[in-house]
Amino acid sequence: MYKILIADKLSQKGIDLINSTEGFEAVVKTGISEEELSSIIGDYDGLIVRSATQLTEKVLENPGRLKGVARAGVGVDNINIPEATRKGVLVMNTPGGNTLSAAEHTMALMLSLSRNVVPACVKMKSGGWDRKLYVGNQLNNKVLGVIGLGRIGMAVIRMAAGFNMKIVGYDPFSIPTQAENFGVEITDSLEEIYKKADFITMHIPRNKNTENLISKEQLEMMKPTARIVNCARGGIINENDLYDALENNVIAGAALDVYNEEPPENRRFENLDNCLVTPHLGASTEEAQIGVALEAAEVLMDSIKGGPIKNAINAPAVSESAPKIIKSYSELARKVGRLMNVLKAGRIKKVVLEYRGTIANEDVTPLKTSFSIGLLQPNFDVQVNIVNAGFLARERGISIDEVKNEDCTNFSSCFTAKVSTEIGNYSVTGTLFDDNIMKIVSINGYETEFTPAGLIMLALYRDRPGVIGSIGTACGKYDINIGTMSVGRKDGKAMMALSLDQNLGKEAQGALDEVDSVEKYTVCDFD
Ligand SMILES: NC(=O)c1ccc[n+]([C@@H]2O[C@H](COP(=O)([O-])OP(=O)(O)OC[C@H]3O[C@@H](n4cnc5c(N)ncnc54)[C@H](O)[C@@H]3O)[C@@H](O)[C@H]2O)c1
Ligand SMILES: O=C(O)CC[C@@H](O)C(=O)O
Repeated sequence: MYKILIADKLSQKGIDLINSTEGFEAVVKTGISEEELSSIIGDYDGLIVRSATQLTEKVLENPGRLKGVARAGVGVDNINIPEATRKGVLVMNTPGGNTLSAAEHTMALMLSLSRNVVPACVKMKSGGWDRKLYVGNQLNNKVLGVIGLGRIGMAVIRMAAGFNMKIVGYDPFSIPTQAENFGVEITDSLEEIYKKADFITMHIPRNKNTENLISKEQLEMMKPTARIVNCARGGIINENDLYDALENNVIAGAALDVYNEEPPENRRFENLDNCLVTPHLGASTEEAQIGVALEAAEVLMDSIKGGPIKNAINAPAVSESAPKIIKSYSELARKVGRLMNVLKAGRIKKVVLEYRGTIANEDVTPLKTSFSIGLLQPNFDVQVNIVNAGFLARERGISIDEVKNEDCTNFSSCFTAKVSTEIGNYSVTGTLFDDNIMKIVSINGYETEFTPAGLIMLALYRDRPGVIGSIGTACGKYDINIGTMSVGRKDGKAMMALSLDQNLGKEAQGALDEVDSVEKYTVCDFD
């Protein structure tokens, strides 16, 4: 008998499905401590969680017979994915099941905010009757800024279009055709959204790139009448800065469904008249909970029985039996994808991958997957892997062509990615020295030579005396230690690649901004 532990509140329909499936038994134990969970987890073949249970390194320390974890929902930020992968525990989620509920909750918050529904109700229930105090605003004709045009973002757009809102959308991987059908103006500038929008809503994962995406500086760009809704994840808006902005009427209002810490220990937002709070209710509808519970039960039982694996988050990209050269180039392709993610500007239209030299004779399928993982992963909170990489790229309108050529002038093999966006063309070439040392040897036609590891700063500048020294001085002044340096030159310009021991802080960036002749610089974190 396979035993499945249900560690968070799950719709009875999902539990019944497990118990009515031959060979499976569901055991419900909600609200248990980290200690208890880590001591019993190894007795179960599968586990279903929502967002409350934290699958920490400690919980996953001794997984025993645990084969898979299903997250009844989208975000997997409560699961230590690298640890689960390390321990061979498959993690799956149920994307899509709660999309409409999260979008409807976003609309509910937006409407409640603009029409003062909650304070007016509280006032009336306490015996009051004030019609002047609660005059609101229509959504009609207002500008709605949508950050993140994935499943929920697009569902919000469909609903907001019905309210005749003017929508401005931002997403580095958006699907322009769908968005255009709803009259969405696509922008590449978040600043434009902050300055223009009457309402701002975000539907993006919380990760290294999106934490504190909206802080004091961005809040101060917004209209004093702007209202902001966060139904995605706490921490995408800096809570301290938002609190100050609301208290000082820098913006008109906010509605929060998600928090840095849940439940929040500091309950300060509840005391602000211009802030509406709900306790992470985006997915809390009967319909969504039934949908995600059934899907979680199905994908988990299928995987335990050895059936098809669906919605896998951490399946490996390259099989153990792949040739060594493919395993090594696969890792390089992921790093090239990572670098391309920070290098390119604008939405990607086309990708061409070139395999030259000996690797052209091999099955290079894993390289395409690995490149896609490197390119896409920074923008997703689900793990991009062999199962979903191609699908996610296609869903975002990214076509990937491949070219094989046995000729390779300077190396035995090399891998090149060429990316076209609506703004420009970008290329990165990497190779392996001695078949195992990864090197990036060319960026946008500039020769380079660096290992894609740790923090690498790339600076493009007009090639004239003193610039290298000025960049070094700017870094040194703010204690940024430089490890290695390479410089490539072309057409009166130069590209410098520096490995850094620490990331650039605001002050170091300010100093670099002052260096005359530097046209652009960017830092890529390869770890
Ligand atoms: N409040 C709730 O109860 C609730 C319910 C469901 C989902 N969520 C959260 O909502 C978020 C979105 O869910 P989804 O199903 O739409 O996911 P999705 O993967 O379909 O869409 C996410 C989109 O964000 C985009 N993106 C990533 N980084 C970005 C950035 N820096 N700037 C702009 N766009 C960026 C991606 O390209 C993608 O299109 C998830 O993080 C999830 O955790 C919350
Ligand atoms: O489980 C929930 O209720 C929240 C789920 C939601 O935040 C998600 O990411 O799917």
